[in-house]
Amino acid sequence: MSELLMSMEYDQNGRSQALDIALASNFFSSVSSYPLTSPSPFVLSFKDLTYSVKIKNMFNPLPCCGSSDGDGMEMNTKILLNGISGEAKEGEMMAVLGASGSGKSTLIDALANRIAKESLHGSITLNGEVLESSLHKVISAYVMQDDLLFPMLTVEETLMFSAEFRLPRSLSKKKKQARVQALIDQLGLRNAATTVIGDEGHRGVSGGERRRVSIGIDIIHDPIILFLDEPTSGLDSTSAYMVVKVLQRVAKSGSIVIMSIHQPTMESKGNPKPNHKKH
Ligand SMILES: Nc1ncnc2c1ncn2[C@@H]1O[C@H](COP(=O)(O)OP(=O)(O)OP(=O)(O)O)[C@@H](O)[C@H]1O
Repeated sequence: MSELLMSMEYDQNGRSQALDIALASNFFSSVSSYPLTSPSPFVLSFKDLTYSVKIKNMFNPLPCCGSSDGDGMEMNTKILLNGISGEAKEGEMMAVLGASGSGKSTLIDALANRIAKESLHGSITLNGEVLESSLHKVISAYVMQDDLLFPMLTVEETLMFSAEFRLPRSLSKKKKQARVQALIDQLGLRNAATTVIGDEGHRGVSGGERRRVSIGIDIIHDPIILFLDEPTSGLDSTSAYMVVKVLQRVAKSGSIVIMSIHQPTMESKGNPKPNHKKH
């Protein structure tokens, strides 16, 4: 599904803040050979990614690729990724587009190191070096579709909670608070900073604001690579647009942003909603 990949480039606007934090806090001491001092931009490359799973086929075993599990049940191989290659650069947003079931989430999971290595074939490199799991955890972040947030905390408190967990212990509280305040502005959440997250029983932030808080939690350490699985799903077009603007800002600030998009829309200032024929 390489034809599904779409890349949008934005001006590069300086280096990841978290890289400075990470370097200052010796996050990378265990991977000293890693080329983090190499010149910008960071480039994530993936080549010939192939991933398949074994599925039980009780009714219609395929003679071509069948085998048997321990119980004698016929097993077939289902190919989810078939030789996918691509490249994403610092300062860019890469959107993976495709129909439901085409493998968008599987590709994002593969790139985000969320698939067992033994079943994934091909190579994933950052600036030409194989991306090891230990480094992956430090330099990347993954924003899930479901927002798991504490309903009684405010936006500010939620991000501060994440800062306490994700930023180095050696970083002073003042610096963590400064990072949270900068992030609130980056996420366009200034007006909602002191609003509680809320839930079904308590009114809180809007759906779009909630999604931006979820993104904020995962980018508090300013990751070099940010993965998002359908960050705009379930949002109205204005909220979805604001989420994409935030991600654009994240990319511009020196990250690689890779996301899956389920329902891309042509709507924007330059592309008005098309007129549909009335039946
Ligand atoms: N562990 C698995 N075993 C068997 N099939 C799987 C497994 N994981 C995913 N699939 C199948 O692989 C295909 C791709 O799934 P994936 O979730 O990547 O699609 P998607 O493009 O993200 O879909 P959606 O837009 O609906 O979320 C689907 O047909 C799914 O049912």
